[in-house]
Amino acid sequence: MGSRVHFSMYVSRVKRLLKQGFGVGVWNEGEAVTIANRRSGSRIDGSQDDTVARAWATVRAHLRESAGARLFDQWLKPMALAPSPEQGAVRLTLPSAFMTNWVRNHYADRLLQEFRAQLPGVHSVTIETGLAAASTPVLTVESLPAPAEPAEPAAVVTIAARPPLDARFTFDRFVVDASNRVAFNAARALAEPGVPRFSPLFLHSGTGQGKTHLMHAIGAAYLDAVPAARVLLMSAERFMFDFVSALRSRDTHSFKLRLRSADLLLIDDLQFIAGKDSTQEEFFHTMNEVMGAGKRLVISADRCPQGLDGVEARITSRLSCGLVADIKTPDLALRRAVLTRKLADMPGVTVPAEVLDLLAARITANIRDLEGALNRVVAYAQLTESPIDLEFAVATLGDVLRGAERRVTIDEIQKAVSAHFELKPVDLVSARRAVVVARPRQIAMYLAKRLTTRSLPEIGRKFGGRDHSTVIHAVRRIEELRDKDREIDTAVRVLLRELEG
Ligand SMILES: Nc1ncnc2c1ncn2[C@@H]1O[C@H](COP(=O)(O)OP(=O)(O)OP(=O)(O)O)[C@@H](O)[C@H]1O
Repeated sequence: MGSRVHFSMYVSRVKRLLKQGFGVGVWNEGEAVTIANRRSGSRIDGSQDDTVARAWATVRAHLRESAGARLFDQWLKPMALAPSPEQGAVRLTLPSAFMTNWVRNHYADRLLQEFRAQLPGVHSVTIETGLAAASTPVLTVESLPAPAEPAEPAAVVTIAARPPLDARFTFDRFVVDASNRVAFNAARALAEPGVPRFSPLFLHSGTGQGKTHLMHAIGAAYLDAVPAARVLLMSAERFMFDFVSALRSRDTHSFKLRLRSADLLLIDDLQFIAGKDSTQEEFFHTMNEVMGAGKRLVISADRCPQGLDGVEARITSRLSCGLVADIKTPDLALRRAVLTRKLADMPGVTVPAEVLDLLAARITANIRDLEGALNRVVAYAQLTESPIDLEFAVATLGDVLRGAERRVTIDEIQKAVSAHFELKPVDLVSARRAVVVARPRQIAMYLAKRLTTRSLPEIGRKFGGRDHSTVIHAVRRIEELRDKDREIDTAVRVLLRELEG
């Protein structure tokens, strides 16, 4: 959606807000509107402490780079830095509760890490809904390391990773069909009290297909059944971050204790530890201790254990010993059913069936994108106080629907790039390092990041099992070279034109 359209959608709402005493600021790109309450003395831009504002600019740039344009534009770009009464406490606001929830669920940890990388004094990042901050529950992600375990662990729920279990991600909110039934049943079984029938449970699927949802649901159901249980849920990225922090502060003891004393340990997105040797070593011992003590372990990843390139064989073989369940790409009926289910949790919101049919038919890649599209339509309708109909949905989602129509694949990119540089497609996935091959390979990775929604590890895998850091390096290198080297810039432009059609 173009910036003028985006802006005009807000104009009448903004005028009303001005009358009510709100101030209006414009992003530095001039594309989106941010609003803050002038009466309460809060202005978003201009009055920010310069250091925090500069850090925020860098954090945004990193998010834009790693999330990709579509995801960034949809969810992260509308986020604004808000004034904070306390030093080291960063406050971010979003224009709707749906967006706030989404960003909390997917980016809370990441935002804290990014801010701390810029400003080590940052101890918390709070994500709120900007227009209704007072009435919206606030989630604060606290900095680490976590407080030391009490000598006599109390019989209370310990959730090491924040944010806490997402109340929306329960078994009854998970729509089941043939594509995910085994994973769902296995998750339910593992959440039952008593001796676990199997462990570990390894869930795998492409992105946005419900692994994290099931993990939260397992945690919540197990706690319902065994309220005194120690449940730990964290991403593998967080595992690494905590472990490295513990090493730095020479306090690995608390870390090990916290992890290894879990009754139910859930580690999300294990692929992240690929190639991280010391983290893998620690993970291996954690896994052995938890399983050796007959406790429950649940792991998720974007591929099956054997496919986890860069993860040690001793880990992948132990992971294969339990129950391995995959979730397949959702079909039309499941996509439609999920929309109905999501809508049931939005009281007072009416979306005509034909709009739901359109979304389910057109947004096919995964459920996260589908849910994102629904949230976007609903949020925009609320902001502009418009009824939702087919026309409104198409106008709001124009870019998403167009993107869904024509999705460039990594194979197409590899074919186009190899033809352009007179190479064989196989050269791009080979280990050859000669610059005549390495540079086109970097260009192809750059194009894959720009033109597809694939994650960095997925792209790395498609290029001969390379690490995601190699993809980041390639993207940065080509961005630099496009500024300095006309030949490379021209090649990229030609390829972009050819691939985007
Ligand atoms: N079968 C389902 N029923 C209801 N909601 C679902 C289902 N599958 C996925 N979702 C929803 O889709 C969104 C994305 O799911 P989730 O975050 O669990 O994906 P994921 O597989 O963990 O993705 P990633 O690999 O990127 O971490 C969540 O909001 C989740 O509730």
